[in-house]
Amino acid sequence: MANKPASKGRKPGKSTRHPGATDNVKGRVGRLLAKSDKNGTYETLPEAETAVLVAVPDKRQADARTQEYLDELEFLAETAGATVTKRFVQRLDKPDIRTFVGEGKLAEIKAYVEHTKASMVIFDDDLSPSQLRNLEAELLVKIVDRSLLIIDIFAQRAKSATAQTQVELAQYQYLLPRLTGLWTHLDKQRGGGVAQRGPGETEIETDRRVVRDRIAFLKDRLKELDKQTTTQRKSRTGIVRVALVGYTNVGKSTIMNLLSRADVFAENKLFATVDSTVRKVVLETMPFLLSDTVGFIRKLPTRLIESFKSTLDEIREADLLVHVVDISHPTFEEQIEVVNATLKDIEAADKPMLLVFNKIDRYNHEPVVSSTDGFEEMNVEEDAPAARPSLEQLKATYMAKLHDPVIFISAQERENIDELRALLVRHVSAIYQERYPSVHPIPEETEL
Ligand SMILES: Nc1nc2c(ncn2[C@@H]2O[C@H](COP(=O)(O)OP(=O)(O)OP(=O)(O)O)[C@@H](O)[C@H]2O)c(=O)[nH]1
Ligand SMILES: [Mg+2]
Repeated sequence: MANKPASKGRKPGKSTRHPGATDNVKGRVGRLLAKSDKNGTYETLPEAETAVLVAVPDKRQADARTQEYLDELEFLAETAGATVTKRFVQRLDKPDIRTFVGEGKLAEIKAYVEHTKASMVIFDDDLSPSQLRNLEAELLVKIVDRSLLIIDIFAQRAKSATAQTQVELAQYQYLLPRLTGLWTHLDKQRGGGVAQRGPGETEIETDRRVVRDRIAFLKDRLKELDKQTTTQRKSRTGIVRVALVGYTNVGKSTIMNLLSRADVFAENKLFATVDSTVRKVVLETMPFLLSDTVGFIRKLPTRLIESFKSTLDEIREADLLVHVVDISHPTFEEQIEVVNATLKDIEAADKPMLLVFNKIDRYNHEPVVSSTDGFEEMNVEEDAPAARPSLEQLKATYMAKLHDPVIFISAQERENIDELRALLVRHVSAIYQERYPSVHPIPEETEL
């Protein structure tokens, strides 16, 4: 199955002048794009691999924060199919230009990898092509950086033609600047001397051209697919469009299923949803379109955002955003910021937005007395186990005051869902009223 073109069944574009040449490129860098699954997309990580994580935080970052970031990286690694056996942290003002970590840390990682036969080392940041090459030559196992890991998960999850094409585009864009580096390394493995020129510049150039051609072909294909969806969207004009947005794994798909009785795949893994789903929802006789979209994450690779343009159009074209937050997550406030920054990046930050704090069933507030956490009035006894605040208490917090309109729910326990529906009805009806003043009067009780 290895090295099968991802474009299975597709007509070759004008760019494929060298039949099989793309496969050839992928074959040479098989380590990066290891195998093709039945959907034709490439997976980097086969099942049951063991991985070592490496983070290089700057000296100011708190330990707890570093561990939270590594928890997320471990979650990503598990989602991709790897089991994490060890975490390495090195505090540096600036990562080492040659090997990302310093010499001593590298030796430590190498000893561990050799001893435990770990199959890959995953870095929480992106590596430059030369860092990737040097690390690979030094550690002799697969080196995966954050971008590659995320692209890989997307590759496993993408189902629709659009999402698959978008992923393949991201894969090739990742590959392009890394071709030379990998070649040099592969030369050495073949026994070629360092001074030897290896397979030759011409061949590298040919491979680069093949990859560039493929990128152009995929972009064309995406334009084609986009035209089809634009036609579909035209038939939807007039109806209000609402998009669920948020960090990955916060419960967007669960809410989608609740509101629309759709059967959208929701699970406790990162990026369960890569394709966007649109459903017509009717609440109190008011129809609107609700779309479930791909989740965001910190350090989301820019090229992935670029290639997922058409999926993100669903958000860009929405009339109202429902920003879902997992309030039980230790870094939920940072997640809100990441989502807001990503919305800004994709030019969707100015839209009306409702903030939905989900998973209140799991929110156990640690009774820390502080003037900024908004819970000082809760009067929790010292040493008492973390208590779950009531809805009233949640509504009185700074989070509620800071983000208006806001609502606290548990999609899983179906808590406060009626209030969520009512809030949606109020906001959607206001949009209709603005659009068609004579047709949809706003109900009297609406305060907008
Ligand atoms: N405890 C609790 N778990 C929830 C709640 N809502 C959703 N979940 C769980 O959280 C996990 C993620 O839910 P999804 O609906 O897949 O989240 P998502 O935002 O669509 O995630 P991605 O598609 O990966 O971005 C699943 O295991 C859900 O069962 C909730 O209110 N409380
Ligand atoms: Mg989802």
